[in-house]
Amino acid sequence: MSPVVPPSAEVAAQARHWVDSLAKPVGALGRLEDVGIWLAACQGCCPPEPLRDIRVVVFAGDHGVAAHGVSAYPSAVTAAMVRLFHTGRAGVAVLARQHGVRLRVLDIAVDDDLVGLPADVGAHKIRRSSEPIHLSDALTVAQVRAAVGAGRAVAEQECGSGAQLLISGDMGIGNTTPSAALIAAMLGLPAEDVTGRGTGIDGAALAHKRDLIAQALSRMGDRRAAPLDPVDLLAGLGSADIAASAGFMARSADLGVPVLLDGVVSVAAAMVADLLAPGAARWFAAGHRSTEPAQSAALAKLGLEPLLDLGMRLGEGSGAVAAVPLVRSAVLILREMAQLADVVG
Ligand SMILES: O=C(O)c1ccc[n+]([C@@H]2O[C@H](COP(=O)([O-])O)[C@@H](O)[C@H]2O)c1
Ligand SMILES: Cc1cc2nc[nH]c2cc1C
Repeated sequence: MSPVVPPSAEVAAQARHWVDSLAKPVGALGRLEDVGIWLAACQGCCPPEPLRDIRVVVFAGDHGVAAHGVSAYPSAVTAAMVRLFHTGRAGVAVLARQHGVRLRVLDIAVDDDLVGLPADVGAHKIRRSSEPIHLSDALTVAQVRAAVGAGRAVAEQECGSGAQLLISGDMGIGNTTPSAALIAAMLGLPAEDVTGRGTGIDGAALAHKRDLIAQALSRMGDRRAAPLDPVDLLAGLGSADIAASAGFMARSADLGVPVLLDGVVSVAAAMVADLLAPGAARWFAAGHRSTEPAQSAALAKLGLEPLLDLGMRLGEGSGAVAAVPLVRSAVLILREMAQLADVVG
């Protein structure tokens, strides 16, 4: 993909000037000011339009590495949760309903046929479980291209039908392992710096997970040296669902629709998206800080400060959806606050 046109620097400067002239001390609304300015620049107008249409797309998939003791839960939970999303009783479904966010769930690589769910759920399925990354490549290059293409097509559907802000959610037992491995490869970090507890492992399981990530990284050899090839990284260390999410975010940025990032899986995919489409990250903001160390490392690299820090580690897009009221507030501050000059003359 070609480089992405950044959000408007001219509108960002105009919005900064506007925010500084509101009825408050300069800077007093902290990061809400930054988010409002970013959205104005993304929309190309100040003040920005209210966010009436926000959507979360959950990319679900299973991971071969989950059978090797890296998670506190079995892979069967992935399919069960995809079904639960459709009952409206999964965590992200509750939050999305509360905040007026549309939820769509896609089976990209779940180890189950998920019969009985709407056809759209399986319309972009690439395969079942991606391969265990410490033993072999997760995907073939053809599968990576198909998954990235699927994510791009989903972004085109969402952006083309009026989405103003998108969130990429995830569901997949084991997926914090490939996410951490991808971030380690992209940041040049050792396994110990990126390995987290995921669904809640500790002690020996945590050390084992770190060892498998180290094994995956060493198996990649020179393939994780600069210049990084995003397709090869996804093939070696990723998964079909993360590849689809990366394609989704890269294409959203390309189409000028901002993306609010969630936890470690979403942030790993965002970093890959920025390699697929250089400059895409300018269209991303961080919804929350998760408990995964790889997510914090990647956010620091991207220069993003998250809106929320609630110790959340659910995934599903839930942390980003929880931050939606703040993003909407940031827009309304730019739209509705008085000018200081009108108050004090
Ligand atoms: O978003 C995060 O940072 C996050 C942190 C820990 C766990 N998760 C969720 O838990 C699952 C992966 O955890 P694990 O331990 O199976 O790798 C997957 O479904 C993620 O959505 C998500
Ligand atoms: C129950 C459950 C729900 C989840 N949602 C995202 N990851 C999850 C992992 C588990 C185990």
